[in-house]
Amino acid sequence: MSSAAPDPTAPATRIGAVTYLNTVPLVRGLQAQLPMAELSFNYPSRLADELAEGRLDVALAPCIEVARHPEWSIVSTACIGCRGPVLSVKVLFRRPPAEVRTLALDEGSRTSAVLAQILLADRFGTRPRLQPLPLASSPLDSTADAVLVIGDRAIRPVQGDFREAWDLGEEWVRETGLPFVFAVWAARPGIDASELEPAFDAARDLGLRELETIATEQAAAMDLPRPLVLQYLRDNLNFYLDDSARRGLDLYFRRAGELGLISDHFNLRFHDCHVER
Ligand SMILES: C=C(O[C@@H]1C=C(C(=O)O)C=C[C@H]1O)C(=O)O
Repeated sequence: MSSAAPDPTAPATRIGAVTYLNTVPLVRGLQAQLPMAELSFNYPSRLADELAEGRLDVALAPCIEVARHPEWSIVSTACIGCRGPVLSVKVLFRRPPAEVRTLALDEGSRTSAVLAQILLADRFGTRPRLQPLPLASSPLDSTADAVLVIGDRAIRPVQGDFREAWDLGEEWVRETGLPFVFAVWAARPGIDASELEPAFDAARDLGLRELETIATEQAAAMDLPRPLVLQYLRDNLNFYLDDSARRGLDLYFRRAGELGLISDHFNLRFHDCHVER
């Protein structure tokens, strides 16, 4: 780790974070940790595109995109994941899951878009035709047999003609016995991660100590019941990329590779270690 003072003439590190409630504990203390950084917020899919296009240096990127960009490195043990029901990633079904022929995918998502396809392929051997669900569209606007929704809008109950819903965190953990990871802090090549890793980890630890306050603030801002917000942040989400979460990620990448949704010779790259398969 470098102990040199920050160079005030160096260009600011451009950091992109997810614009959902689930990210608040990871970023609440981040600017204080990295005063020189430029922090912006966007939907997960757009963060991946911005990182790929060089408009960001580091992003809380959908983990499937890390597999599609082997030049990126994971630069923190902070992540957005779960060890059971996640509450904010759902597939809503108009037809029985075994009969789904068309699947609409929330345009904010990349990781869950692949997870939904993995679960349908594993259980029923089906590969539905994919359609976009634009960010501004409600699941009710789509006529697909099943609709994936993620993020804040997935937390609220959806009305309409849906007969069944899957919580994809719950379904993954039930099927595999492993945690799931939706997003990780990823950096483009050439970024010095030595100051970033302790900053992202420390911001996460600070955020988790302040969950009660975050729940009060966010419940009011989002007009959601405070107990629901607190339960979501404290019990549904998991913010640690530990060994079991990495095993979950590994299995997810393997299944995505088998379905041809990523290249199947992919090594997860951490800035200070390599996990070889
Ligand atoms: C748990 C969630 O994880 C999100 C899901 C992502 C995806 O599907 O690509 C990416 C980032 C995460 O913010 C959620 O947004 O509800």
